[in-house]
Amino acid sequence: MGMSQQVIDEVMEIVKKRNPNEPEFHQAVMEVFESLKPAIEKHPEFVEAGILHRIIEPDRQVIFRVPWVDDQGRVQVNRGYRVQFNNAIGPYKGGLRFHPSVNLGIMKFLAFEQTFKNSLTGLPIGGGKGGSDFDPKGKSDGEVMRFCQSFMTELYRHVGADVDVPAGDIGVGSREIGYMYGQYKRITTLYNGVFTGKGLTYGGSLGRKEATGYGLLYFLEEMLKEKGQTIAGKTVIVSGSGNVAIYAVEKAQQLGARVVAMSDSNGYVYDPEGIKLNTVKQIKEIERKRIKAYVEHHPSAQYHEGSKGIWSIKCDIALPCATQNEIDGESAGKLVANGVLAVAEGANMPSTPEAIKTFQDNKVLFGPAKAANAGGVATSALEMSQNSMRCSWTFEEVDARLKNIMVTIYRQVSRAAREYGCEDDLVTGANIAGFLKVAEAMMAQGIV
Ligand SMILES: NC(=O)C1=CN([C@@H]2O[C@H](COP(=O)(O)OP(=O)(O)OC[C@H]3O[C@@H](n4cnc5c(N)ncnc54)[C@H](OP(=O)(O)O)[C@@H]3O)[C@@H](O)[C@H]2O)C=CC1
Ligand SMILES: O=C(O)CCC(=O)C(=O)O
Repeated sequence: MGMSQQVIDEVMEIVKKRNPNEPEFHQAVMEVFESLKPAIEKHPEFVEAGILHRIIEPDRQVIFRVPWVDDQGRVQVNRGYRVQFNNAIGPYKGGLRFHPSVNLGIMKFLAFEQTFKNSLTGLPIGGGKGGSDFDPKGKSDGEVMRFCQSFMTELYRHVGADVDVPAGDIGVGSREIGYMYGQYKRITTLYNGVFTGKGLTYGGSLGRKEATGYGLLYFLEEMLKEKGQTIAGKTVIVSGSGNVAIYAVEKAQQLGARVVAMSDSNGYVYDPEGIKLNTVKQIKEIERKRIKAYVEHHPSAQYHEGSKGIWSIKCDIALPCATQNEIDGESAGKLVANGVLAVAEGANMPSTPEAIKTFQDNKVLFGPAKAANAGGVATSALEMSQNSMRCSWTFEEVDARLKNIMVTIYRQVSRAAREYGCEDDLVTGANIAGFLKVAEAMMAQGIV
């Protein structure tokens, strides 16, 4: 057994022993470490300096009680988290997720992934993630506000514009960020860039709302270009109907694709004539209803219960933009059997290891999340820059920078894949390129 495999096995054993019952965290670490073999062989100094043992242990994990009072006057208690994983290359940066499925393992997998994603952006941001098992669905604005204020009353002491800068993720959009920012300001008296994804009237950046979805399409465009293909004329399916999904559909349509399906956690809509995005925006961004309501506006479309069925629809391009492990081996097999050409991940870790293997074995072009969805956090870093400079760029300026960042990430990842002997394997390329920068920064800063 090679030296690199031995270290990987040792580190994975530690990860499993020290973090029991956290399968998503194990999965995320395993995927990165499996890719790192050639990089470790080339850099034995990283092993000697304990980089691999240090990089799997978060700098800090904060867990706290979040009490709040609902509209009936009853006391509710949720659990809040912030995992500050690694700040070798900049202040911790990453979203907050409010969803009933949130637990420490999910926070850790997301914060671990974020560390390497943020490294790929080329911008000075470290990795963190947080959230709560609070479910904003069905709650009144008043309840969401009281929850956010309580959450921030603890979180404020752990974050800061140069320390840790949260943003949105599942269940956290502009409404939640507004309430949290307001409470942070009230407690600290500071008016600074402690959050990104802020509203445009109080320091937000034009283009941040669109950035993850648009960035995904810019990355996909580069992936296809390399193979002499374009997005125009392709049939696309997009899972989810939240922030990432909506703006992925918008850019796909602008680039001439026909998007025929979207979903939420209850089911999916299939509209063979092409999804009417204004209807989806109205249902999801304004009315906060289920995707099922789409067929009330467009009777030619069909609604099907169960979100997984979306992967049975024939398409050229699949963009998972909902949540982790939403494409399993079986769903990947269906996409392949239907002739899918490319898959690019808008969500974090949406494909299981079996699904990734199925895509790779069948030569499907595959854009891994760390690289393909990095446009959101990259634009958050642009928001931080604008806040520091006390200025605001135009939408066109931000969008042009985003596009440039996504093209650069694609080139960096595909070059790393080539250099380390895995041509076209963007999973390996992204993991190695993301890791090397963090590892080098850790080496330079000593044993900390
Ligand atoms: N926002 C951002 O900038 C970035 C987000 N991401 C990732 O993209 C994904 C989507 O995030 P975002 O669009 O911001 O979140 P939103 O809350 O705006 O939307 C999430 C969408 O995914 C669906 N969904 C959530 N959980 C599940 C589940 N367990 N099963 C099926 N569907 C589910 C939701 O359906 P329902 O309404 O029924 O819950 C909703 O349609 C996440 O993986 C996130 O980590 C990655 C990079 C940046
Ligand atoms: O914009 C950010 O800081 C975080 C975005 C995010 O949550 C992600 O990249 O997964």
